[in-house]
Amino acid sequence: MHSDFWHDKWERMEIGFHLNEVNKILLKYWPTLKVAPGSTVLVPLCGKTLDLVWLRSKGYGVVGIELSEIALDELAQLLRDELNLSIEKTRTQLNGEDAAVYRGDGVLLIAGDFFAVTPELIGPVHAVYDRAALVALPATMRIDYCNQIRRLSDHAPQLLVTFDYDQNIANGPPFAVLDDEVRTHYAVHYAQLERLDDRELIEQEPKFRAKGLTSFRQLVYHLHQN
Ligand SMILES: C[S@@+](CC[C@H](N)C(=O)[O-])C[C@H]1O[C@@H](n2cnc3c(N)ncnc32)[C@H](O)[C@@H]1O
Repeated sequence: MHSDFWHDKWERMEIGFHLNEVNKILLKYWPTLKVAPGSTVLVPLCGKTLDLVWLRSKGYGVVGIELSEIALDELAQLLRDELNLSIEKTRTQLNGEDAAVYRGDGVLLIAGDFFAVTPELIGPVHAVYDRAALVALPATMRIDYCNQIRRLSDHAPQLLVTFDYDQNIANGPPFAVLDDEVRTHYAVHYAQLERLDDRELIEQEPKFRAKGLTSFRQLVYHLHQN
C-alpha cells in the first residue's frame, strides 16, 4: 500500500480508525504485560492516538512512528497541552527523505516511513502496543512489518489487536489477520502467543454489516517470551 493512500486520508481527515477516547482494550489488558513504568513503549503506525498520551501519562517513555506529519503535529500538541510536556520539533533525514522528529520529556515521535526507522534512531524499546498497525497493511507488507517490529523491539512483550472476518466479502483496511497468520509471523519471534480476548463486533460495525459480513471478530494477543 502506497504512502499516498494514507497521506490523502490525513489531508481529507478521513480517519474513521481514530478513537476519541483511550482504547478500552489498552485499559483492560495493558496491566497483563507487567511493563515497569519508566520503560519505553513503541507504538508503530500511531496516527494521533490518545492511547500514546495515556501510556505517557502512566509514566512510560513513548516512541510513536507515523507517516503523517499532520497527525503527529496534533499528537505532539496534545501531549504538550494535556501533560504539560516540553516537546521540540526538528527535522532529519530518514533513508534520504526529509522527516519531522518530535522529542522531549520521554517522547519521541517520527513522521516517516516505519520501515526506514532504525534501532539506533529510536533506542531501546521495552514493550510494543499494536492497535490498527499490522491490520492496516496488506498481506504483502505484513511479513516485513513483523520483521521490522522484531528489529526495533527485540523480543519485547507486545499487546496486539487484530480482526478476523471474511476477506472474500469485504476488503481492508483494516485487513483480516487470522490467528494462523499471527502465529506464522510471530511464533519465530515470541515463545508465547497468548490470546487474551476474542469478541464479536459485527453489531458495532454497520459499515462491514452493510457489505454483507455476518461476523467481524476482534482478537487481542499478548506476545511474550516467558
Ligand atoms: C489504521 S491507522 C491506525 C492509527 C493508530 N494506530 C490508531 O489506532 O488510531 C494506520 C496508520 O498507519 C500509518 N501508516 C501507514 N503506513 C505507514 C508506514 N509505512 N510508516 C508509518 N506509518 C504508516 C497511516 O498514516 C495511519 O495513520
